[in-house]
Amino acid sequence: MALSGARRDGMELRIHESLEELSTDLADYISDLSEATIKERGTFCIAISGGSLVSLMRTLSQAPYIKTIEWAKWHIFWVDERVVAKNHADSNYKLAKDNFLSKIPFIPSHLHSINDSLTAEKAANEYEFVIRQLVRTRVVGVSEISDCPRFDLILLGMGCDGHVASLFPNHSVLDEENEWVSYIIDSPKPPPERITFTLPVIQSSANVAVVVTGSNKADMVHLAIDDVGPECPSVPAKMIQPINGKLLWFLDEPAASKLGGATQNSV
Ligand SMILES: O=C(O)[C@H](O)[C@@H](O)[C@H](O)[C@H](O)COP(=O)(O)O
Repeated sequence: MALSGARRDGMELRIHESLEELSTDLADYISDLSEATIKERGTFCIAISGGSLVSLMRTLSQAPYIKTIEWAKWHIFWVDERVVAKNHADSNYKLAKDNFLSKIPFIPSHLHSINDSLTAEKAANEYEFVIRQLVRTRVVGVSEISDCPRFDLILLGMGCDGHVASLFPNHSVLDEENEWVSYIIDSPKPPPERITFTLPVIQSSANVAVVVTGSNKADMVHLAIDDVGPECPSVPAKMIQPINGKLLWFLDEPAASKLGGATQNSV
């Protein structure tokens, strides 16, 4: 049984008893959003992070989703990527392929991953160029407020330190306001070299879903979601507030165990 309720303006929480229940609800959410977006725009542009989120997306490669989703209309991007070869164990591209993408009938040219033969800086620049081209050809939407790409869905995980994508606490990349894709060479979470969507791009998304599980994240979930006053440390996950979009948190009960305040409704 899931609990759900609005906590901050426009933010919804979905708290689940089990990873299986969360994974199914996440698949239903993505499937429904895909159907509605394709009906409206003709394509569905989704950007995924790495980490444990990806194993929770396996359900999409199973019935009924494998048959009901219009995969040919999907364009898949990476919110962040490690600057390693695509067949390297640390690659988010490899993680997604191994977990679900290899089982999905998408159009190969609709998979937009980094050029793994470049340096972090060049890979970020080229990835941004690819996205700019897809905005120009209207495959990817554009935010009328920020002029940033407006992805239909950005899926984030969150680290124990509150990082999302490769936006780590107190890192200067959090202040990037002009580039759509930036890079870091000093990631506190290995490997050190990564490219990442910048905060303005994430904030411009039509929908952002943050998927967090495990009791080791409970303290940071509390800091990210609850109002904890001005003494709150730098928590990138707390900065995620889509400027004209929806924010949804998928949590299991251990990750939600330190949330304050009442959680309304049960579905
Ligand atoms: O490339 C990465 O490392 C991810 O994009 C990163 O942002 C991840 O989503 C979080 O670190 C949570 O990872 P876990 O859910 O595995 O803790």
